[in-house]
Amino acid sequence: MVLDPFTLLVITAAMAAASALYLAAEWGSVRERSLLLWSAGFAIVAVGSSLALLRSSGYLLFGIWFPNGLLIVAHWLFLAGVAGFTRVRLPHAWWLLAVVWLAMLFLPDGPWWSKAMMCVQSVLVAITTLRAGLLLRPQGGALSVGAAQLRFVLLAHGLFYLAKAALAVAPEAIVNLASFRGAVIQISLVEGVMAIMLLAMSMTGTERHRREERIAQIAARDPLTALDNRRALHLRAPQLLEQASPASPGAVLLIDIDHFKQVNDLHGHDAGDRLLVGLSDLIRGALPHGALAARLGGDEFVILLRGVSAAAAQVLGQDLREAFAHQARAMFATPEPVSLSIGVALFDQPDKELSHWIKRADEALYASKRKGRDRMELDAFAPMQQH
Ligand SMILES: Nc1nc2c(ncn2[C@@H]2O[C@H](COP(=O)(O)OP(=O)(O)OP(=O)(O)O)[C@@H](O)[C@H]2O)c(=O)[nH]1
Repeated sequence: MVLDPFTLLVITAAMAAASALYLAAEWGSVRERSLLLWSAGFAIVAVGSSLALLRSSGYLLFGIWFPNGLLIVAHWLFLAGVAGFTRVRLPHAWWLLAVVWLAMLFLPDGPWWSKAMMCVQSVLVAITTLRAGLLLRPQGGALSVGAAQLRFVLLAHGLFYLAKAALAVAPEAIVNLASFRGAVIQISLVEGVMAIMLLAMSMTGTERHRREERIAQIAARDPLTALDNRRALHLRAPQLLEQASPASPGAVLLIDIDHFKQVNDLHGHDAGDRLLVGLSDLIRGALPHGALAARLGGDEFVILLRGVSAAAAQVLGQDLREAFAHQARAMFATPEPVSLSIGVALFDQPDKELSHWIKRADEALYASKRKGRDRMELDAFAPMQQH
């Protein structure tokens, strides 16, 4: 097979069009703006390479500067898409690229035209692409596989265009943009086909991974309070439970609102919801580093503490009770005081499952309800009440 410029341009146009459609279809389900920008970028590459194709077949609709300009616009859209994905605002200075490009159109015709044009075009493409690659920096956690791939492809593509800019002005290089002559242009066409494929694949991978992360977050969260739900707690707890030892014990605090039904019955379900949100905010605020909190359902919450003494767990529970009772009193009047009952189970062995400790805490919670509510009871079998 001969990879002549015509064949490569046909492949480029077809792959860019397919990528544009693919990313647009992906946008149809994900609705992320970056997908639309990337799709538009590929559509422009498809138009640009089709124009170049027509040109090489004798249909001179525009000067070669036009498809070359489209290539810059396409890369600019790729950069805008990455900026959208990473939630970064691009400074207005990026519009200077258009100014530089337009200024190039006044370049006088001559033997250096193709070389100068290709050099400037390549530098502009390299700058936008490298910036896009650098925007995809890991922040906090690691980059997702898709985003890491996209970063790598963008950086490699940008460096290729930098090298292309340097090669274009090398004295011995043959560059004829209009007839696609010259080794640099041939190599660039091959690289272009590969870049389209890799960019489109990693762009979809990037967004898909983010969508999956969002779905996983939604699935793990209680929709009203935004605390973890029961399912997420059971997934995260083993890691915390495994750290328990006699030297570094942990605690489960099972929390239930007293007379919560009265708030619902007298002030409405929305008022009850506000109280649940208020309690979850108090819990979040009181949570030490490394602890877990979740809403198990209804008016029942759980806190899982690690590296804590019985006394410290009790202080946290006590503070929470006082703060909540104060908040509930200020929010709603009820015949019976709306307060918290808490059951605490302490553990210093890593070999039991969460459900075991919740059952123990539930027994302690039941004891506090039985003894008149608005109190905290410690699990009768607590292993180290002396802590
Ligand atoms: N507003 C609101 N109410 C809820 C929600 N989920 C459950 N409930 C209500 O919470 C109440 C919980 O009932 P209980 O815990 O048995 O009632 P209680 O008055 O707190 O009784 P004690 O715990 O024995 O003091 C019920 O009335 C449920 O309808 C919710 O998401 N929002």
